[in-house]
Amino acid sequence: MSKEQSAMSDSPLVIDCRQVTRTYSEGPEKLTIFSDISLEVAPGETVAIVGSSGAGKTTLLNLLGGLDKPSSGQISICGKEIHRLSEGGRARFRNRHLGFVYQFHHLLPEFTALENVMMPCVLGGLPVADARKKADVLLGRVGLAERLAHKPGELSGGERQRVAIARALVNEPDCVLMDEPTGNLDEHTGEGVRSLIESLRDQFGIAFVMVTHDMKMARSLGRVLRLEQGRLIQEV
Ligand SMILES: Nc1ncnc2c1ncn2[C@@H]1O[C@H](COP(=O)(O)OP(=O)(O)OP(=O)(O)O)[C@@H](O)[C@H]1O
Repeated sequence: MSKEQSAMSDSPLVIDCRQVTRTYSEGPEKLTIFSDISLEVAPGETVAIVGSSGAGKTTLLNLLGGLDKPSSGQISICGKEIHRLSEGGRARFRNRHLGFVYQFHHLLPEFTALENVMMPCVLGGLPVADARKKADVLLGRVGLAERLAHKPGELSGGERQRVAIARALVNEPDCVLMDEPTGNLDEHTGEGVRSLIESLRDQFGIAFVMVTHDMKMARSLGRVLRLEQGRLIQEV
């Protein structure tokens, strides 16, 4: 059995996080960011993680995306223990199952909006013509049909954010992880992003986990969890 197969479980959850602890060593001291956190996210569910600065929200998101490893505990994404995969296996897994949207976009500046969105498909082995078609459709969906040939430097902040969302969705992920998706946006553009998330969730059953300070968006989309003093607490 391969390493990737042995990491499989038959959980129907998109995210199944059990008793996860993350500590950092600070010389002889151990700094515990959070301990024994558990989180379950079903397909098509939207979960917002809120909490004060330094509470560990980005750390948690990085663990869920396989960008960091837990100090202890188990994290299964789509039935796979992502941190047990090899580095190459994790990269392939992320490309196929996860989409990422960060506040600062991480778009490639020398490529057009269309090329940025095509990239994950091309890296995943899709023929360029098919990748172009998918990217074209998605950019239309996020209202950027007239901006396909613009490079990130020629787009507004809200437009760049929408390109990043289209890029996160192009491989039809099971789950999109978002760090402050509306952080840099004005209220109107932020509302556009919120309704886009809602329609994609309802139409394609994509799960979204987002770190946000935007309580209005968090509450309107679904479950809100607060990370506080190393614990993850459901908001009522
Ligand atoms: N590599 C590291 N080594 C030691 N401590 C770290 C490391 N990375 C992050 N931390 C600490 O972990 C804590 C949580 O950081 P994190 O970025 O997850 O917080 P956050 O809740 O996302 O904060 P913000 O809302 O300000 O972005 C912080 O106190 C930070 O200093």
